[in-house]
Amino acid sequence: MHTITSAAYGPLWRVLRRNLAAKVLHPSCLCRHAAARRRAVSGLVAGITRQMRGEGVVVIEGLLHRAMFHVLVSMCFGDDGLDDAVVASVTALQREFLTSVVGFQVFGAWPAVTKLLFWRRLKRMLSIRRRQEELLAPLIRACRERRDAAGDNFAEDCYADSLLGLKIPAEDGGGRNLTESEMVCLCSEFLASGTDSTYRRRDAMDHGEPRGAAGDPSKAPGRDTPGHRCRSGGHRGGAPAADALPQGRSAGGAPAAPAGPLHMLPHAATGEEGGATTLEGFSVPRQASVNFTLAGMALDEAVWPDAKRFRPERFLPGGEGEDVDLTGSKEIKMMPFGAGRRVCPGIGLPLLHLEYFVLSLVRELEWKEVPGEPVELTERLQMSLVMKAAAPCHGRPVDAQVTHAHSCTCTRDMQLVEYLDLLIMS
Ligand code: HEM
Repeated sequence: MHTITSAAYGPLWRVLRRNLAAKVLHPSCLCRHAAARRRAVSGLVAGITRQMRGEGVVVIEGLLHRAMFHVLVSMCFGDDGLDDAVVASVTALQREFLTSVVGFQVFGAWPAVTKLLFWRRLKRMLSIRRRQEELLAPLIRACRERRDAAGDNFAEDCYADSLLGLKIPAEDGGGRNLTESEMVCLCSEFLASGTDSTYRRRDAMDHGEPRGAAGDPSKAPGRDTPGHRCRSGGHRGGAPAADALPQGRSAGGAPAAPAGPLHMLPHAATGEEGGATTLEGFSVPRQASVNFTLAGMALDEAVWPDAKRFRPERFLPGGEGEDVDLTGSKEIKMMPFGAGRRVCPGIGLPLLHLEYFVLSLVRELEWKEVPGEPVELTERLQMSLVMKAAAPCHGRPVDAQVTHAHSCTCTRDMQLVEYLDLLIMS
């Protein structure tokens, strides 16, 4: 069974993609999960506050990842009967799944080593796959039971619900419903796509307050984003981040630093049978695998002056990135979500979540650097680019210090938003 990502362009891909885009990721569907988002944020703030009281210093990476994942699991399987233990198990397993698909090294001079690593990797993947079936299939079954019990009154509420009624097109073995195992693959793809994609930010520390007030709630992007409920006089009233966030966050502060150096799925070159396509003078054989270096494209000085500098005000009115098109449909100045017919269908969700989570944390808590531990934005490549300093291998994964909750006196919102943004996606 193919997932959306792995399906070749054709009827099956179209059916799967349309289902996800129209029944789960469409803006009109996103508000269904506002309660899950609110719960995740208040759980996150409570977790941070608890940890802060105990230890004084908070490592938020894990807490943040769990909170975001909670929302995704709710979007995937609905809220009914989802307890924290199940969410924690799904989170851990998906994390294992993601790390296991990364970075297989080929030792050219030692084919035996390469082979051994390959078999080890395969064995691990198969074990994860089996455990995914064990964990996710009961959640899908619960959705089926809810549907059967509701009869005609059934209203789809989550991704798994939408898959229950989906029919495989005739050309692909057709006219049948998806099997449970196929649904497990698609749910796993959903959970994986939604959490580990990331953007990097840079130069946050030498960046002053951008121009322009950001407290205008009318500019908040989503109905349930905190910007919409921003307290006047609260620290977000003077926070510079909100206006620049909708573009800046996806643009990586500096123009468009995407999740990784490639971070687009490889595409196969088209062209005549047995022929080749010419690209910038290079001959690319049909079916050759083509990778796009998104990060390099986004740092083109001809398009983005001072490209490597973190300057989010470039996305505010009057800046060179004011109307930048993230989907590549009008022009391509950056393409963190890809472009063309395979463009990421999830684009609206990370933009909403990023803003919601980051601004909620900035609003609810006062943040400070740990003395002597400056925020380190150096990157490290995992499944995607993450912050190097948050690496447990450093033995000192100290990220930030929360001094007290519910204060509105943060004077360094911009750095913090940058910083939290990196953490959220790592
Ligand atoms: C910051 C977050 C995200 C980034 C940077 C991102 C980026 C991308 C990119 C670059 C592609 C490849 C496009 C191509 O090859 O042309 C892609 C594909 C995809 N993304 Fe995302 N994505 C994000 C979040 C999500 C979310 C939240 C979902 C769904 C829950 C999602 C679902 C998908 C799917 C299903 C595809 C395959 C589309 C296809 O092959 O037709 N993504 N994404």
